[in-house]
Order: sequence, then structure tokens, then C-alpha cells
Amino acid sequence: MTAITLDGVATATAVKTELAARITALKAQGITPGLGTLLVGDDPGSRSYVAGKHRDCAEVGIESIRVDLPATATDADVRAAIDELNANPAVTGYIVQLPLPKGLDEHAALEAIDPAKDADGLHPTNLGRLVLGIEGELHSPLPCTPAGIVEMLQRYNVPISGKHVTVVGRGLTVGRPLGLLFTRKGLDATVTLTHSRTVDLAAEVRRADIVVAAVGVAHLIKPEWIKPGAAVLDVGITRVQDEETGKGKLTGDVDPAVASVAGYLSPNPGGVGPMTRAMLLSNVVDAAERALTR
Ligand SMILES: Nc1nc(=O)c2c([nH]1)NC[C@@H]1CN(c3ccc(C(=O)N[C@@H](CCC(=O)O)C(=O)O)cc3)C=[N+]21
Repeated sequence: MTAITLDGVATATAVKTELAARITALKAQGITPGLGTLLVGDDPGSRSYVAGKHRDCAEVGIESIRVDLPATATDADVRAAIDELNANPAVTGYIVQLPLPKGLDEHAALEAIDPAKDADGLHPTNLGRLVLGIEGELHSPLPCTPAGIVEMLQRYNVPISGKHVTVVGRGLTVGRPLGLLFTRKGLDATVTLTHSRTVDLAAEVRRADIVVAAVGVAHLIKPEWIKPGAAVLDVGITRVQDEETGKGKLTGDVDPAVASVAGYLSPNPGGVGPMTRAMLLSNVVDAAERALTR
């Protein structure tokens, strides 16, 4: 058996096409959605992610506002930039690119974001709403990677309700909120949230109908661990040296041999990454639509 590829590039394109129509409608009502990014320091990975987000915006007709601070910025500099983004009416949503350089207070930065403009869904108020399951009128942004994972599974009609999901990794942006999302009413999965102190990771992965690997350990997830037919989503990223060319390249958490056991495989790159970016755009459009009805 060879797994069906969960194609993040194609799925993100479909999401973006739908968003473009909503953006046109917003503009007809005099609102142009705008995404702000705050990038601190000169990490090449972060730079390239932020550049990608601005390209995405241009593609769908979202205005983008870019704020860059040097690696020498202080917590007060970061706070001042956040206050400006909060006050700027052209910014309907924005993100503070993580991680911040060592020594800066990430929690303080996330907390300073206006929750109504939080395009990442990582403000404590919005994470709290995820815990509370508040939807409808007040509905708030979901963290982009978890939202992208669920969106992709749904668009491929992979069953979630009643299924067992094993999430590998408990980080703020993926694992922890993903457990909350999958167990929400309406999705109704059973979740095992694993981490570096999990005693028998192989056994936890073996019971899963859906495996999400988000730890950043290259090729950690082995084919012998996978229940035949399971959906496997590779989210982790490690920069490694290509043995033949000596060049740096990106490698996921999932051993490529998993493709011969899994029913569905979301590759990395080309899987959840593009979906994360599409969900960021979606959060910005949602926020602009909510602002219209307030
Ligand atoms: N506040 C904040 N929000 C984030 O959402 C956030 C962040 N900080 N910090 C870093 C991580 C990482 N992240 C990625 C998004 C897209 C791809 C992506 O599209 N990757 C392409 C490959 C891109 C390439 O080749 O460089 C792919 O998977 O196909 C990857 C990684 C968002 N993050």
C-alpha cells in the first residue's frame, strides 16, 4: 500500500481561492484586510517565513504591513512596536514571529497583542476561548497550525469523530492547542498528547488512527509504529546537511518509509506548512469580517 498524499500546497490554494472571494466582498464594503508581521532579529528561517507570508497576502489581495526590529531590540522596543500595530487601523490582524531572540519575553509580547487582532490565536484570551469552546458570535482565532491540520483532514474526508489521535509534541503553537481542538464538540476525537518524557512512544503511536508529529526530531516516527491505514501528518522541521551535496535542507519528523504503511501522509515540506499560512490569512479575513459587524 502507498499512502494518499495530503497535499498542503493544493489544499492551501483551494482555501486561498475561497478567501479571495471574501476579500473582494470586504473591499466592496470599504474594508481592506491587512496583515502585520513583527520580526525581531535576523534568523534566516524566520526571515524566509515572514517573506512567505507577505507573498501570500499579495496573492489574495490582503495588504501587508511589515515591522522589523534588530536583534538588539529590548522588551520595551518590542512593546512599542506591538502598541503601534494595535493602534494602526490598516492592520486588521498581525503576528509576532516566534521565537523571539534569546532574552526577550515572549509571554509578555503575546499578552500585549490586542486579542481582536491576534492572527495567530496565541493571545491568552484566545487560547482561553479555545479551552472554553467559545464559538459563534464571539468566535475567536484558532492557532494556525492546528487549524490547518484539521482543515486538511476534513477536506480529504479523513474521519475524525471517535478516532484516536496521537500528538507527538506539546509545544505552544502545535501540540498543546491541537489536543484541545481535536477533543472539541463536533470533532470528538480521543487524544493522547505525548512528549519527551513519554515512556513508550511507539505504543502510543501504534494505537493512533491519526498521528501528528511536531517535535523537530528528524525521522523519529518509524514505519513499524504506524497502524496500517492511519493518517500521518509530519509537522516537525529540522535543518540537516544533505550528505551528497553538503547543502542544508529541511527534514521532517516522519521516516519516509512510513508511506508504505500509512493510509494518508502529509509530507514535509508540502503539507501542513502551506496550510498554516493559509489559516493565518483566514484568521485575518475573519477578524476583518468581525470588525465589520461590531
Ligand atoms: N508567530 C508565529 N506564527 C507562526 O505561524 C510561526 C512562527 N511564529 N514561527 C515559526 C513557525 C513555523 N511556521 C511555518 C509556516 C509555514 C511553513 C511552510 O510553508 N513551509 C513550506 C516550506 C518552506 C521552505 O521551503 O522554507 C512547506 O512546508 O512546504 C513552515 C513553517 C510558522 N510559524
